[in-house]
Amino acid sequence: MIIKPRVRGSLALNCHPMGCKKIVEDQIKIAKDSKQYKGPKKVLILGASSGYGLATRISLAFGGSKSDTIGVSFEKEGTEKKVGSAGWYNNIWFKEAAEKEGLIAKNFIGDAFSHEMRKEVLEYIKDEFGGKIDLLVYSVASGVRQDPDTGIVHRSCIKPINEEFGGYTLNIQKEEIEYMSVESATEEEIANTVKVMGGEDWSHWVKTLVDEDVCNEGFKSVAYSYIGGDITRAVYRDGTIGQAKEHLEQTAVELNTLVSEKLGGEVYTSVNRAITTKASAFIPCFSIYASVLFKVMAEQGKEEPCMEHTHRLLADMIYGDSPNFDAQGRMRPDSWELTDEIQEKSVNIYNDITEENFKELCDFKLYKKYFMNLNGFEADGVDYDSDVDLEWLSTLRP
Ligand SMILES: NC(=O)c1ccc[n+]([C@@H]2O[C@H](COP(=O)([O-])OP(=O)(O)OC[C@H]3O[C@@H](n4cnc5c(N)ncnc54)[C@H](O)[C@@H]3O)[C@@H](O)[C@H]2O)c1
Repeated sequence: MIIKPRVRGSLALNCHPMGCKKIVEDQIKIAKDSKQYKGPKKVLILGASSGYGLATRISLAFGGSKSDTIGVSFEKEGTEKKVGSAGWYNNIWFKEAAEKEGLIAKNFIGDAFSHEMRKEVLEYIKDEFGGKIDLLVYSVASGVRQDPDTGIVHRSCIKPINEEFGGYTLNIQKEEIEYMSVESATEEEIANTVKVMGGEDWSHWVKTLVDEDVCNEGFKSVAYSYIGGDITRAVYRDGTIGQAKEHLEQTAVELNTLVSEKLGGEVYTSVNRAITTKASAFIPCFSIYASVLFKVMAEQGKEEPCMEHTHRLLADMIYGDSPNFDAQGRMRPDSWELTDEIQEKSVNIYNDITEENFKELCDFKLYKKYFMNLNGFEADGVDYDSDVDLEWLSTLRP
């Protein structure tokens, strides 16, 4: 089967399994060629199949630590007739590369929010993973969560609070920008978003792991957060998702008390930079902001894609000697994004953007490349005119 990209608006409808392989290999090469660091030996990553979670897993396995990893993700299986999701194949290719180097790379595909998944992972850690872990990374991004105790399904939304918000968003398919306005969220929508993307599930995981005595002394847990600047403030940090991130950050403070007392370890959030991912493509105006940011940061010699950013976070900060904590105890690798100079330049460009000039003013080409790369397209050196053998691919397991 020849696979060509299918995109609707800013939603990718398919992926290229062999392109995904090349992207994973490229990211592994970046980790190997970057500064090597001594990190944890046994790691659990929730949300491990794409974006920040995958970059974290690659950096830990191939960036010097040689970590054994367990990855949990929610992905669509590829069959001999149907292409699966990009994360499905990313899991397969990561595992193949890690096992070649003698590392354990166990994948669990399913709902990280469920008690069943926690139980399965726990049993695996106890029975087959050496009994204890050193690090839990929480990188789940989801629009929906079923509360494992009540069974109620909560849906998150990305809306401003107490105000309306309007701004341009990229339409990748049409290569156009579209003006979107979003109304203020209701109290219920805010509560649901906190329920999905706040710290409750992370807390369940950390408490269960500590209670079940599967964490080594000095155990760490890190969850990813975002703040951003003025352009996205109303719809992101001051909006529903910002409330969820504040809950996540507050949860870190509580969990840190528990983990430092019991294990001499630490728990915190890391506020990462804006990147193109499956999740962030849906945030109104985020894609325009990101493509302005790519241009401004490149001009300053500071453009840092997801893999490089995550590797710096781990090698220099979490396991390095230059941690950059703010007054609230959050790790701040996003400081490069948030300098006054970068933000002022970004705002000036953003304010001048029109439907006619956006391709000149922001780096649309780079945004689109990152977007296509997420699904294995536009990867360097991949022949997109050759047949993809779905039957063979369906015999490979993540
Ligand atoms: N993208 C950005 O610009 C950005 C910036 C800063 C922080 N972050 C944060 O980083 C974290 C990861 O986001 P991302 O952008 O890398 O997202 P992503 O869409 O690339 O990855 C999300 C991951 O979550 C997994 N997942 C979703 N629902 C799941 C479920 N029910 N059970 C198990 N796994 C599930 C997916 O399989 C995938 O592995 C989020 O907390 C996000 O807010 C993102």
